[in-house]
Amino acid sequence: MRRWRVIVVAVLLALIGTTVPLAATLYMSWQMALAAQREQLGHAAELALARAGSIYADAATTLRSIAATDFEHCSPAHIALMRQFAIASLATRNIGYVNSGVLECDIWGITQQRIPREDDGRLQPDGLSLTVNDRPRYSEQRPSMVLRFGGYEVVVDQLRFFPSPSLQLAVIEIRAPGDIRLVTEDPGPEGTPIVAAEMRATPGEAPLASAARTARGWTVIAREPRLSLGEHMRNAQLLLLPLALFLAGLFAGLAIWLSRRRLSPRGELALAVRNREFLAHYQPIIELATGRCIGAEALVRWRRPDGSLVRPDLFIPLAEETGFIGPITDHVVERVVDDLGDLLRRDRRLHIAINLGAADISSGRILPVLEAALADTGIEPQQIWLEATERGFVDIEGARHTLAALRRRGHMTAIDDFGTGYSGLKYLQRLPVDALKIDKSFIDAVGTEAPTSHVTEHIIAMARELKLRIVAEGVETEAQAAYLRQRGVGFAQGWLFSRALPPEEFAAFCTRNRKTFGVPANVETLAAE
Ligand SMILES: Nc1nc2c(ncn2[C@@H]2O[C@@H]3COP(=O)(O)O[C@H]4[C@@H](O)[C@H](n5cnc6c(=O)[nH]c(N)nc65)O[C@@H]4COP(=O)(O)O[C@H]3[C@H]2O)c(=O)[nH]1
Repeated sequence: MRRWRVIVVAVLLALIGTTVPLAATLYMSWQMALAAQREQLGHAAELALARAGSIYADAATTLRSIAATDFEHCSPAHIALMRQFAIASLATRNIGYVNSGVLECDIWGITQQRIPREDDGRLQPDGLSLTVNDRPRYSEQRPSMVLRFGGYEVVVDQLRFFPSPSLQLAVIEIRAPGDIRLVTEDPGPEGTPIVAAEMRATPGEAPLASAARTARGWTVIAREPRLSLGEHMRNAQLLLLPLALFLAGLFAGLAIWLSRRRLSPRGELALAVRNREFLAHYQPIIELATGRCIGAEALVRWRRPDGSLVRPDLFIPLAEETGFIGPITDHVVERVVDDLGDLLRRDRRLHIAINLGAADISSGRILPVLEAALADTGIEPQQIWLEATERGFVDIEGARHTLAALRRRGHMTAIDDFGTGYSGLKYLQRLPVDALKIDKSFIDAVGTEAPTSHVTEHIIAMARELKLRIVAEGVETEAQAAYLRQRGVGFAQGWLFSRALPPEEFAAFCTRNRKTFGVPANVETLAAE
């Protein structure tokens, strides 16, 4: 995955991680608010139902009690008794006596008022007749409910059935037995009664939640307008917001962790290995006696997506540490075959030295890798040198086994950076190597007052003793080259001759080199020695 993709993924994760919990919180608080509202509405409906039942029972008892008396109708004593019953009843506002469609008297006296036919009311299962939303009679200005039985009528204020408007708790709709809808206000100018739902709901705003309760033919429906949901939601959000913030923080942290991990040196190297971002440059190796180019050392480069090249000493130690050195070595081997296969096939005297990581040597994994990479390429094994530093000799038995196997197959083996470790001699004697590369730090010291200035001489002597070929690294001056030539050092590489070059430039260097130095036909190549 490219770095920009890692950043995009991290940003997306952070965005999703923060918006999803917040959106989920909103949704859940909405659901919780609805549930809380329904519960509250159910409670309000139950209360209203109980209240309606007791008002009706009170009025019905009053009606049956007065009907059971035996007085001269509409006599002063009869009217006084009706008044007493009305006072004793909580629900009853008035009581009247009706005879042949005429209301003869009520608790206030003689009335002689004709009752329209349609006001006979609806017969209830308990034998009482019920009229609601009645046009005001009995001098009532409020919408009344009239219960009729045995010639008597009991008048109940319908508003008593509803909870106090000051509560503003819920819009309550009440239906009396027979599905008769009660009203809560005076009839309008046209005589149309206003029902509860129309009265309290904000115009154009449908209630979101409602609860209905039914008992003994009475139904109460409680509804709440949308606006009142806000409070429930705020309560729910207070509960859920900390959780949402925690989750959002968790996801944001995860995104940061992911991007850090991905963009850490280790993460970057893993990406580079996966994306095969490595290439090789080739530093010519020169035969000191003739100036002829006899090959090159392959030096890996990491080309980052922005085009910049990273030097190996900045990432090889990390690759060794993290186990990515194996795939990097494989990649370099592939590059050598692809980059220089033609050149190597054309000129059998050329060789390329490939650096091995410690794990490549101790485990021996390089053996099958090389075999597979070189198969059917026409490149001779002796054209591939393998260089190992002392780091690769920690497991000396494993190293010996691998180096010996490489030699058997015809490869040349070399100890790189010789002298920089503390036990160089031990390795020289015990390991099957063909060449020794003198580290640049010793070449730098040549001809100077530095304490290590004589070390090169000892290394050369030692290599002679063991009949090893010698390659000097980091030769920058003619004086250094002359010094080495004088002491019989066969080969050298360094900026005096050339820096590490891209493959095409290295091929061009080889061509120029031949022309410039005019390679004598009798000079043997290292590979052929
Ligand atoms: N100042 C100066 N420097 C010179 C001169 N001549 C050569 N050099 C540099 O010295 C290093 C020689 O490679 P090395 O000792 O094998 O040291 C190598 C080698 O140990 C390691 N390395 C390079 N490529 C690979 C690889 O493919 N695999 C492994 N495992 N290690 C590699 O990284 C080290 C550094 O490689 P580079 O940065 O390419 O640095 C190279 C080269 O560019 C000179 O005259 N003056």
